Amino acid sequence: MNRDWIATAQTLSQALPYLQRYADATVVIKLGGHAMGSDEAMQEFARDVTLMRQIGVNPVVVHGGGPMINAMLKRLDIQSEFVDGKRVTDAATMEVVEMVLSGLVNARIVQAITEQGGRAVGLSGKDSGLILCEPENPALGLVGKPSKVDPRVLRDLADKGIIPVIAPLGMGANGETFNINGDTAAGAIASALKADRLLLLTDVAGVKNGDGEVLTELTSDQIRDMVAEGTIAGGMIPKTETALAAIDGGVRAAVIIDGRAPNACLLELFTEHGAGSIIRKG
Ligand SMILES: Nc1ncnc2c1ncn2[C@@H]1O[C@H](COP(=O)(O)OP(=O)(O)O)[C@@H](O)[C@H]1O
Ligand SMILES: CC(=O)N[C@@H](CCC(=O)OP(=O)(O)O)C(=O)O
Repeated sequence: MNRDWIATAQTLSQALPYLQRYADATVVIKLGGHAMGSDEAMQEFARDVTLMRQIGVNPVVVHGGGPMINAMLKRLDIQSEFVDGKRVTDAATMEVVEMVLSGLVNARIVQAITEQGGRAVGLSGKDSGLILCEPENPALGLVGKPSKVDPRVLRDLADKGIIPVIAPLGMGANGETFNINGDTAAGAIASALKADRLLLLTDVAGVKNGDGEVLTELTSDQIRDMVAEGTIAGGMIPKTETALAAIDGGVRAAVIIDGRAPNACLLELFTEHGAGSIIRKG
């Protein structure tokens, strides 16, 4: 018998209990801007998400696009600054954020999934009242904090086998458009769906301690201490805050993983040890 075939059969039989565990599970996947750099990485991500859907998982994709927004702001000569991992957003910046997230990044992901044979629909938090926001902090301008998430449109799409791809924008009570950090938007959606998993895909293997080692499992106390002492900094702050809020909001577990690693999502879901840093309740 062909050796490759035996290896494949062994891998599949090992994966079987996990395939059963996640049958009909809702998995919210946040694809960060840094994790979607190359066309190959995007294709691989799209293939994984399509496969998940084919085996009965309900994936919901929420994306970022910070580096792409930075590039466009630079081309337009608009200055931009971040406070604790969030972009200070005035009206001119908001226009560029929406244009890049919905017009470029969202469309690119939808196209990649479609090319892999999946059915994907692109939307933002403004569609169908998905995410209602209030201002997060006056110093950040039009940065939104989700105050209400109505996930019905996502359930409708999942029932039809369609993968929703969501840009992190929200609507204000007075018709404003808000810029939501991608991790925050993914966490709010995962909580509203009571998702089985929230996967936060980024450009590092997980949350690292002061010695640069990835911690495979993290408690909320550890995270709070690491943020206070500065070991968790920059864009990792909203990511870990999101993980904690999602757990409190009823998500079973959140995982921070390297989205550039081959088959990152599949390995996390369908192998015993998973990948990256997992945060569970308790
Ligand atoms: N303790 C930590 N462990 C891992 N990464 C950290 C840590 N503290 C800060 N970071 C930084 O957070 C970055 C991930 O956040 P960010 O750049 O916003 O990602 P994304 O664009 O994928 O959302 C990492 O590339 C790393 O530079
Ligand atoms: C408020 C805020 O910071 N919004 C983010 C939205 C995109 C994002 O979160 O992108 P990544 O996931 O690639 O970092 C921004 O303007 O960059």
